[in-house]
Amino acid sequence: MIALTQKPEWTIPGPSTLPLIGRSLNVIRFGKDCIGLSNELFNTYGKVVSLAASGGTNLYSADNNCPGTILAYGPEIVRQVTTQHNIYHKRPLSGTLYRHKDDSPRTEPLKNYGVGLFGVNGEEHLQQRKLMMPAFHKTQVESYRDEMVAMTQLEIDQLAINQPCEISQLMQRLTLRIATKTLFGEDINSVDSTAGELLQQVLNCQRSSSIMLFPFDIPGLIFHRYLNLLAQYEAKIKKIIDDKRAKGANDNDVLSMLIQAREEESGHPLSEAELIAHTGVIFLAGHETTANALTWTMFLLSQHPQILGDLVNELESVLQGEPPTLEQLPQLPLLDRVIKESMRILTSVPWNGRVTSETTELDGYVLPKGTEVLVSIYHTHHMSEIYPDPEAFKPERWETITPSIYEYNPFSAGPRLCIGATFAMMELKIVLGMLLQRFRWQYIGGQQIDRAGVISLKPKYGLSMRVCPQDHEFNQGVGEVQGNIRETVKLS
Ligand code: HEM
Repeated sequence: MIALTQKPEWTIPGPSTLPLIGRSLNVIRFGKDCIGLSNELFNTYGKVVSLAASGGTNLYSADNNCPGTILAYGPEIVRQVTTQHNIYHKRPLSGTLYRHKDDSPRTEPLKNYGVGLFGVNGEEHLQQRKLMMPAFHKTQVESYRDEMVAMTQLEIDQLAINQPCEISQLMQRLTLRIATKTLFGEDINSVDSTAGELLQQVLNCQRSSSIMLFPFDIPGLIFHRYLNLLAQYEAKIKKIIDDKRAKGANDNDVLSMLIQAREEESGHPLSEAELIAHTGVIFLAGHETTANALTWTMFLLSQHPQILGDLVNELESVLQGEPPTLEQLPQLPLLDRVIKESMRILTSVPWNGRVTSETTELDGYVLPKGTEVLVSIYHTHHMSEIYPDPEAFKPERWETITPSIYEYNPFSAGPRLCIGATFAMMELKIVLGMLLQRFRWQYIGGQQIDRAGVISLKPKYGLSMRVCPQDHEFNQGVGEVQGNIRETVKLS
């Protein structure tokens, strides 16, 4: 047993920092291709590695004195980190931007945005989550089925036959539309800028690296625009909340459910600031992740014509060209296995981020208080001990395997298991069921498909497919895939 009383030394193995450049190079490389760099690090140093030996990386946490960032994987690590809720804390999605916070009223919206469930820990997290659960119960989620179908149909109707379609953008637009409708009760085609669109613009700003480099509220800089958008978003949400309260908040959207929620003992509702924070996080956590899972599934199917053919047969024989009903969803076992395998091999959320709230021990290493811990769901899903031939896309493996939640966890595990998992699975099945029956989606050869993204994994340069009539010619478009995706998935 290691004594945890003195200030612990950083003993986790990992690459050293370069003179002058320091830890920045490792952090930049991680941002560019987190999977590629972590493959190298895990192969060299083992299942627990330090991103930069001298620490101080501040990749995820805004805390001062961050001693360093570790990357780790494997079921036992997943178990320890996800279940020790009081030791491994989460941080708000606005992340390291907090480091630059000032106290001016302009930065006030930053304190709410991105906080929600990600910004609370311990008992407070459990209480807030309990309050939110009714909006995500199976029966409530099922009531969003018609809206999911309607939004998907609207997007399908706009597609031009025999034309190329950028799949990442299509899926982003579609999941944005579904999220906006089910969360706020709005359609993004309404005259005003919707809350969903504003949030999307906030997210676009946040992705820009210059926001981190120049976090100054000066006109012309992206941080200034970011604060403007956040203020507009906050004003918009306040208005929606007021309108909903005025008419009794009995709509069937998530925000109305949250307005109605009451603490069991005190009977207190969520405050306005909490409502703003929760809706922002639900929106952000739910829409890009689902869009990327859809995009990767379309890509994998396009390169596995036999599986795609079997899947389209299953869909056509059960659904007869119609969108799936709730009763039909369980009658589509291949669709379920395809989605499971797609989220295993190209896991939409590759990392689970945490910060240690006290000095602790993981896999024999001492982690000082404040250590950033990034647990790789991706690498756990690629362990050959659990998934033989891990880089092969084999939906049929799910006929015989039943991995534990710590071995297969695209939605994480423990008290922070994705609250929207049921919502996401239903959305994935409805959207795929409709798109795959209606058209044959043909991969356009010669594209560079590279991995990108740390919070959610996506194709760096997008993914283009031709929208063809459903003629069952599934072999068309197979092959000619370039890029580092070939390290992640076996392709012909
Ligand atoms: C394919 C789609 C999705 C994937 C892969 C996914 C994955 C995840 C993961 C890995 C976590 C982190 C849990 C942790 O920190 O241990 C999470 C949390 C969360 N997700 Fe999802 N998610 C998806 C869709 C959704 C949807 C549709 C919603 C809402 C409608 C949603 C809402 C949330 C929320 C609010 C949390 C925070 C839970 C907490 O901290 O208690 N997610 N999700």
